[in-house]
Amino acid sequence: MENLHNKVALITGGSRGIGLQIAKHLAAEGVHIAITGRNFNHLEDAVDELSTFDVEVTAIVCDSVNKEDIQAAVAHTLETFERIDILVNNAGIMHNSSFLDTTEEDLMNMMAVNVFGPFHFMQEVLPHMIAQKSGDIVNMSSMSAVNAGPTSSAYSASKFALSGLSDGVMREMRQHNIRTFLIHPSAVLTDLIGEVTLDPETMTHPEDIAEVIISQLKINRRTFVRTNQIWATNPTKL
Ligand SMILES: NC(=O)C1=CN([C@@H]2O[C@H](COP(=O)(O)OP(=O)(O)OC[C@H]3O[C@@H](n4cnc5c(N)ncnc54)[C@H](O)[C@@H]3O)[C@@H](O)[C@H]2O)C=CC1
Ligand SMILES: CC(=O)C(C)=O
Repeated sequence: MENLHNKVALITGGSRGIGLQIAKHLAAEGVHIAITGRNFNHLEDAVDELSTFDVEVTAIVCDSVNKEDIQAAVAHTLETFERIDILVNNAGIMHNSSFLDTTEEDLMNMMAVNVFGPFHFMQEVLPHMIAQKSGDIVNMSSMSAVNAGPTSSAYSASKFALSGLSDGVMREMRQHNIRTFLIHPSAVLTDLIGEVTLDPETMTHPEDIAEVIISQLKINRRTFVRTNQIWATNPTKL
């Protein structure tokens, strides 16, 4: 099994939802944490929560649509910890609308955060992982990258694109001892999905996604789970 203790993780969109749970679960394993997000106060609250673990924590204000922000976030993480072992491309947005009501701007916004963000983060981080001959990339896609639904064409397009990007990176990078994990959750109980009509207890919670990711990262590094699909037991419309 892989020991995560003393590794360094950079988690995008780490101040709430699935990203915060991944950060907390990694911190519980002894992983030093850098989180990014757009809102300084939200990041500060997350740092307070993460500081209860016996690890170092840093937070960086970084808009995933801004390449310079991303370069600065990666540079800050490397200055602070001198390495990045795990990059979690988690930050994402979803806008639901019927196809004919979806504007070019809606599609561009989702492509900017959900595809170009991970693209730039991986371009910044991978040279360091190649040099250190080790690394793990976790790309947070979605079941919407497997089956599009009505009102999710643009979001699905962005997640299909992320899945393709991730799969290509995986094929190039595994020769460098870099594992690329492509995660496909179905609906998870976070702010992203808006109003919930199901019994919350029957839905997947952010900590469930974090547990799956941590268990995958702990597999002996000669092996990795290329992609997964994480479903709730309770049937949903998704
Ligand atoms: N909640 C769900 O049902 C599912 C979520 N996902 C994916 O999981 C990831 C996390 O989503 P949730 O935790 O559910 O949502 P959330 O809305 O609770 O959290 C999203 C995070 O991304 C950050 N973010 C958004 N735009 C950003 C930007 N421009 N720059 C920097 N950070 C930005 C937010 O600040 C927040 O921290 C997303 O990529 C989402 O597409 C995938 C499948 C299901
Ligand atoms: C929000 C999302 O990505 C779903 C429901 O697959």
